[in-house]
Parts: sequence; C-alpha cells; structure tokens
Amino acid sequence: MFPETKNGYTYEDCKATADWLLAQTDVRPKVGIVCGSGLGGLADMLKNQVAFNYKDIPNFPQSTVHGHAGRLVFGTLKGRPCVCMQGRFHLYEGYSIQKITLPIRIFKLLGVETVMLTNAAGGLNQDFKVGDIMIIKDHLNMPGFAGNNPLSGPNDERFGVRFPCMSDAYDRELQQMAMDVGQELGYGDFLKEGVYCVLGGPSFETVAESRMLHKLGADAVGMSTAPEVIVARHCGMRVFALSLITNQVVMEYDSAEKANHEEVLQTGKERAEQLERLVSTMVTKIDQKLAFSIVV
Ligand SMILES: O=P(O)(O)O[C@H]1O[C@H](CO)[C@@H](O)[C@H]1O
Ligand SMILES: Nc1nc2[nH]cnc2c(=O)[nH]1
Repeated sequence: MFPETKNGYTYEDCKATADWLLAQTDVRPKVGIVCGSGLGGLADMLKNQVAFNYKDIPNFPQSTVHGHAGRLVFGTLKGRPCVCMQGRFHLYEGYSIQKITLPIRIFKLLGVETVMLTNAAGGLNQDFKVGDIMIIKDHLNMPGFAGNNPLSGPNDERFGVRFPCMSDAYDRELQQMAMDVGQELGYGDFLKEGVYCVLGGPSFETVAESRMLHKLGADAVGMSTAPEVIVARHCGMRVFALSLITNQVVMEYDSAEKANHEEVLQTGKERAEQLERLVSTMVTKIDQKLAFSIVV
C-alpha cells in the first residue's frame, strides 16, 4: 500500500499503519509482546481479542517461517491492555533489516511503553540445558558488526537520536523482576541469565563458529531479537527479552546431534506453559509499577 523507501519506512508511513490499527480497536496497549519460534501461544492468552492477519495490515511484511502464525493480536492479558506479534520477521526471510523491525516502531506509535520479546535459541553456555529460560542481559549483534544495523540510513529525530546508547538496552529492573517472579513460580532450576548473539541465519552454526561465539562471551545464539531491541531502545521503550534454550549447540566434531527447526518447535511446546505464566505475571507487575509511578 505504501512504497518502501531505500532505507525503510518513513515516520509518516509508520504513523499511517498505527492510525489504521487504532481506528479498528479500542485497546490502547502499554505492553507490546513479540513471540518467538513456537512460542505464539502467548498471544492466545489475550482476552477480548481483536486480531489482524499480517497480510491485511498496510506496510506489514508476511510471516514465512513455520511456527510464526502471522497475526497481530490486541487484547487484555490479566486485564492489562497488550498487543502481541504472533510471529516475527527475520533477515534470512529476505526482508531488509528496516522491514523486520518496522512493527517495533508501530508499537511505539500505538502507545506501547514496554516491549517484551521472546525467542528460541541454541545454548552455548555449557551449564545450560534444553528447556532453560535465559533472561537476556546483553547481546552481540553480529549483522551490526558488518554494517547491517536497523538504524542505518537517515535518522528521524521524532523516533530517537542519531547515536543511541545500548549499554543499558535490557532494562535491569525488569530482569530482576523476571528473576523474582521466576523464583515465586518455582522456576529456579531452569531460569538463567546470559548474553544472546544474533546471526543472520538461516543455516545453523558450524562447530568452529559455535566455539568462537562461546569464546566471545555468548551464552545463546539465534537469528532475531537484537535488531528489534535496538529499534525499541532508539525510540525510548523499555525492553525485556528472554530466550528459550531449545537445543544444545553442537560444539564437538564427534557429536551425533544435529540442529533442526523441529526440535526448536518441540521444546517450545514443552515449555510453553511456564514461559507464558512468567511473561503474563510480569505484565501484571509492570502495569502496577506504571500506575504507581504515575501516582507518586
Ligand atoms: O528467534 P526466533 O524467531 O524465536 O526463531 C529462532 O528459531 C529459528 C530456528 O529454528 C530461527 O528463526 C531462530 O531465530
Ligand atoms: N542460530 C541459531 N538459531 C537458533 N534458534 C534456535 N536454536 C538455534 C541455534 O542453535 N542456532
């Protein structure tokens, strides 16, 4: 419906999409959620849903990956207004990095203040097990090292500054809240924290690549999230992100294990319930915190 400029969408394009959505729902979301591979069940938890297929939303790309339904769902999670991407976009689908992060700017223009992202990732940290939930405390943005950053191109100050700080990208209070909620829910044994590394994909890592990433300080590796985080922080939203460790990355040449998307989706199914409870409990606490900060 709108032309994609060389460097992505303009502020006005994003605003047109946000206004189109706002005209069709009374929900005014304060929290925006992005569901990772096989983790779309979170969106199904929303009550009083108003849902849009991506193909019907002006400017939106289409989901092409199994495990990403391709729906934007508005509704309430435990009474709190939310919007949820049931399916995200990845560089390897052939979209530009500006296009895969476009929904995050639309979140901002919908009124979202906090973004919560989930992903499926391979475990590099040798203490991690399949099924662990890793609270992301930092990232290594490998496509960014090669110049593929979602903020490349002209900067529109209405979104944010030219050179945004990323040393505080992952909100520390929300990380602590996740730890506390996880302990309350009895998840202590499988709740971890660590550094997420994004690669372009879609091929999984070689043994040499995995060993290198581990040495560089990455605890988990995937093909998403960091570009979305950069865009969210650029436009001033708070960010919380977690990885479900869906597979153990192969680090030895004599291993019989082979990374595959079916295992990723299967692990997602097995941990879905706990992950959904963690995120939905956090949403209620974030909301209370916002209400409190308005009162004082
Ligand atoms: O990051 P999400 O979308 O959870 O998906 C992860 O799972 C897929 C590989 O199985 C890749 O797309 C990887 O990024
Ligand atoms: N790159 C990468 N992405 C993943 N997503 C889920 N598991 C993996 C993995 O092992 N490697």
